[in-house]
Amino acid sequence: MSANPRVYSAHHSAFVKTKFGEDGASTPEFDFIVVGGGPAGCALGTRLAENPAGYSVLLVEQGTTVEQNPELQNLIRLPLLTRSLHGSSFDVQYPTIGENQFAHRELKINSGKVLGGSTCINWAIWTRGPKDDYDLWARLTGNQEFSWDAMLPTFDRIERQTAERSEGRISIRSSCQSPRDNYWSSTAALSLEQAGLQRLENINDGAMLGYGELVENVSAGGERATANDYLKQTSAAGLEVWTAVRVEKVLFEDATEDGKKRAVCVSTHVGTVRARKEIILCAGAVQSPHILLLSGIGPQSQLESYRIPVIHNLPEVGQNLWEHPVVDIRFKLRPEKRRDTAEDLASIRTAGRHLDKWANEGQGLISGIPVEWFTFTNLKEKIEPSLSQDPSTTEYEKTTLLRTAIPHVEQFLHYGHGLAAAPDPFQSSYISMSNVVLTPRSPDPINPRIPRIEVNQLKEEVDREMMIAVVEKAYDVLSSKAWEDFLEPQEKPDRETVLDIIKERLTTLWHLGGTCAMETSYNTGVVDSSFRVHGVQGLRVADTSIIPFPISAHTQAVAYAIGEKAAVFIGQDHL
Ligand SMILES: Cc1cc2nc3c(=O)[nH]c(=O)nc-3n(C[C@H](O)[C@H](O)[C@H](O)COP(=O)(O)OP(=O)(O)OC[C@H]3O[C@@H](n4cnc5c(N)ncnc54)[C@H](O)[C@@H]3O)c2cc1C
Repeated sequence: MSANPRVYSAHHSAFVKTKFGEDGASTPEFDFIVVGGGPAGCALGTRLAENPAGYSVLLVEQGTTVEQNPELQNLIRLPLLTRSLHGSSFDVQYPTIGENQFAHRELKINSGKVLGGSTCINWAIWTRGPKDDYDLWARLTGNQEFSWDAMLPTFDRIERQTAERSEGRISIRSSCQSPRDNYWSSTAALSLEQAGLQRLENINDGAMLGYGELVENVSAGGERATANDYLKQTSAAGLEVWTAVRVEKVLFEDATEDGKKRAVCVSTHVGTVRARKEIILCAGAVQSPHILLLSGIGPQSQLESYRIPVIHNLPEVGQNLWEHPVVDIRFKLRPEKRRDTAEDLASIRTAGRHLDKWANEGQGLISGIPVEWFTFTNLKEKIEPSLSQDPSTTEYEKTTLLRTAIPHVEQFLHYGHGLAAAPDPFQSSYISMSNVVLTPRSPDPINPRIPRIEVNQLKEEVDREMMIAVVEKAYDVLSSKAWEDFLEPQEKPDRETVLDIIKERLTTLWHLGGTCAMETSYNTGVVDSSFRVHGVQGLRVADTSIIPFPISAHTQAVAYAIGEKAAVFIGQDHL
């Protein structure tokens, strides 16, 4: 890592001999403390330190740096190898609990525990999301900074697509910019046309209904871009990064004249650190609410039941977790047609050609994930009758779910077995589709002690309707004429069988949000429209936990954008 920022690790014994703030050891002070080094935290920490005011900023990350773990460092370079990072020391794997009345499945939800956060262990799919989501976000929160037009310059500050737009920090490219030379490309596109989908020029221009090609955060040389790229490219002198340091809670000073307590310190396992101006939690959608709860901010009765002294009663902390449920449908390639899928990498005999291409040209199957085409479909007409007739449907749900300009479901075609591990990589190759509900209604709460997530995936009828519709569509695509010569046919199952398949394969796409939701005209939320935590001073939350409703996008681009926006709002408040 470059000379700036300074990076210290608590794994080195010289870092702290005596706990800060104890036994006469002084308490370090910074203008700002940013908790969590994921995309939101790295973007925010870097931009705050680059503020002309010359702030001192401490970014605290519970995991190590990628460089401290050479074995995993190489795996991180290639998004294709992402699965091998799951369950590694860079992954938290949050356990889930609860009665999932639909699927009765326990999941382990992966989440990055390393400087760079989940951008080091994710699939490197880059979607900004639909214009309508941002315009609704702005309208409901009353802050025009979240409108699509105001988000565009923010995305430009994040993304580095071409030489002309060199301001951005994260390299992204579309699959046509990378000569992947996918053998299955035209067959796959034709099958989507035959299923009645319209081609999109660019999935990231705000109008998302149709099908279009993958955009990925991968450099021209074929390597994954992570949140660490913010840190590597800054020359801000005021940024200091502590890794392998876990923030346990936020400490408060007594009430000021307005009766609100002020957040002044974070308590960590290496001692107490003071923030002169503000503390910002960017610890992700599970840990940010967890830190708030441990600090005494959350539903009063829940805090009391855990004997946590109440700083401020905030009922929505840790509630309303949304995520994107996903189900894969796989079709086997006919044995004589096996080639150029992820299964090739299972054997040296078939992997060699792909390895050569990547090593010599930085291109080919290995230079990204074996996914190329995405579909986005609006299901308003399908879900409106059941939602409108259900007396428990709130006005907020009607406003967020019953829209015509957003996709409710997404699909992506894999040249290979899909998101789960290959069932029989030596014997068979597959073409598959991941089928995702982007706008689920079923919320999942977080339990405060150990962060455990109660997973309610597809508990609501409307979510099941959406999943059934998109899975049935996957059978149509994979049974279309375009694939006829290549795939072994499968009969389209009846509705009951589709439900059984969904129950068996249901998992998560790891896009978590909503647990410290921003206030809207319908909800008091946890933070205001500038990310300030209600009821206290000097404390904000800025990561995907603040997104007020499920957005129809993979969530890393918006996480970076939240970090960028927070830096602007904080800068304005401290002029
Ligand atoms: C397996 C997987 C695949 C995914 N695929 C994609 C994809 O292809 N495209 C996409 O757009 N999105 C994807 N996502 C989602 C995306 O990566 C996340 O939405 C995004 O990283 C969230 O950013 P964040 O900053 O809110 O939190 P995180 O990325 O979770 O970062 C939070 C950071 O805070 C640290 N932290 C937590 N608690 C503490 C504490 N107490 N003290 C100090 N540090 C702490 C964590 O270690 C972590 O580094 C995927 C996620 C996963 C897990």
